[in-house]
Amino acid sequence: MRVLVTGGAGYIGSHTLVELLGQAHEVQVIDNFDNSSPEVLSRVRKLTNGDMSFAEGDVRDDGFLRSVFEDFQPDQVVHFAGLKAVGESMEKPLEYYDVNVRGTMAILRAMDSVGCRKIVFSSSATVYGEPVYLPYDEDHPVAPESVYGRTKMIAEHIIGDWAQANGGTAVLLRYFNPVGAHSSATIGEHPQGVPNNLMPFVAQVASGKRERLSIFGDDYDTPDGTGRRDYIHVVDLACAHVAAVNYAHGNTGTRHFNVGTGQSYSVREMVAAFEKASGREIPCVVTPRRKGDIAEMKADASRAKHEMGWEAKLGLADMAASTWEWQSNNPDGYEK
Ligand SMILES: O=c1ccn([C@@H]2O[C@H](COP(=O)(O)OP(=O)(O)O[C@H]3O[C@H](CO)[C@H](O)[C@H](O)[C@H]3O)[C@@H](O)[C@H]2O)c(=O)[nH]1
Repeated sequence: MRVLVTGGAGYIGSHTLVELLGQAHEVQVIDNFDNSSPEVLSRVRKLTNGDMSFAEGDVRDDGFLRSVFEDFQPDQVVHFAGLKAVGESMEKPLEYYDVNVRGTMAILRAMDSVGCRKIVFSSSATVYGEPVYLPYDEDHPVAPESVYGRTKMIAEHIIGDWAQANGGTAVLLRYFNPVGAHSSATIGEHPQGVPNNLMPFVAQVASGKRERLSIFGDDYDTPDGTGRRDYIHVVDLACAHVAAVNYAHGNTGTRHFNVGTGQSYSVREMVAAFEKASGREIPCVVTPRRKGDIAEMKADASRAKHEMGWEAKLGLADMAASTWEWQSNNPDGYEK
């Protein structure tokens, strides 16, 4: 299939390119390198020997999109491009709505211009908000607590309405907590500045870049008091996109899928796994809870298994080991 990937130079996008090229799909990438680097794409090319086309530009630029779509004539779009920092979204709401919501609308319009009717969308488990029950299934009420989460929820609705109106296909993937890196240690996550997320922060403590991890609260109602999340290996997550592209090929309508493992781990369990993988001690200090954090998030991922034939295969040890391999081989990320 001819698959157009937006945000292909990002963390999840780049791992997905590797898996799509591995399945011999024809791939066109667009990215504006807002939070990524051209080096990512050259590493993906080396890794796969796969050929892909690339165009640099913004998903809000209708003229740019139209010309790329007309040239490539995609069968499907996998739409990753967007802003993703929860805290920043509360400070810059209009920017988040602009990129994540208006950008999604521009993509749908460009798809209309060439009659492309199938999209796989990068949504987030954060749309669920405070759990009414756990594990979350896809019918759990949606009540995001951040601007970021609301942009994902609104984009889901817009894509669903678009699919409904034109007999199209919308596969909406709600990711849990992506971690880890490709086994080659040539692509991985490289956050700019101080990492917000647990694993990149832990990796930087292990490598000596940061002194210690702050554990945000150990008084949650969990066995060891620290927050629990459903961490999913980014390579498993990338494979879920290949499954979603295949699913979209054979189906119409809108379908939501949780993409998680169904298993949660605490902050302390993640730190212990990382210490084991790296052979280094991670100094920790307990600080007050982070605003907006909840005790536990966990997916019911059975729909993805039954309907897309996808399930996570890689466990905690792989997540920790690959994060460490990536971090220790690329202490400055993609900077040479
Ligand atoms: O320095 C840190 C960073 C995190 N944590 C804790 O580690 C856990 C995971 O935190 P992350 O920031 O890594 O991930 P979140 O679950 O907060 O959020 C992530 O997963 C969500 C979906 O589950 C959304 O997708 C969101 O965008 C994404 O950042 C939480 O208990 C958090 O309190 C710490 O103790 N110290």
